[in-house]
Amino acid sequence: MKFQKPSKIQAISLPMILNPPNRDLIVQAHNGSGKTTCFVLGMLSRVDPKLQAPQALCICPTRELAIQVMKMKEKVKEKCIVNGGNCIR
Ligand SMILES: Nc1ncnc2c1ncn2[C@@H]1O[C@H](COP(=O)(O)OP(=O)(O)OP(=O)(O)O)[C@@H](O)[C@H]1O
Repeated sequence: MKFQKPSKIQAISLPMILNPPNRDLIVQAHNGSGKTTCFVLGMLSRVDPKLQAPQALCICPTRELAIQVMKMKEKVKEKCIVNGGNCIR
């Protein structure tokens, strides 16, 4: 993925997403600012690869967005030592 540094929204939200106390979070930022990367990282960071069962649910308002999130999940997963999620049709 060759990211040099986090985007502004990632720098602000990732510490809250990845660290306890893991509270609910609403994030708003411009298109393409890195929001999907943030919540995909958050989801994958909490997946137990040994547990072969659904552990995260991402609800998207359109099929296109669901596909976009799925692609990002695959990209991020390649760089993480986790085995997260399958696409639910
Ligand atoms: N820190 C970063 N450095 C460089 N590129 C990044 C970084 N974070 C994300 N990207 C890239 O920027 C693009 C947009 O990222 P992402 O899909 O996470 O943004 P988004 O805010 O969710 O977009 P949208 O609002 O369109 O859904 C992707 O190609 C992603 O790989």
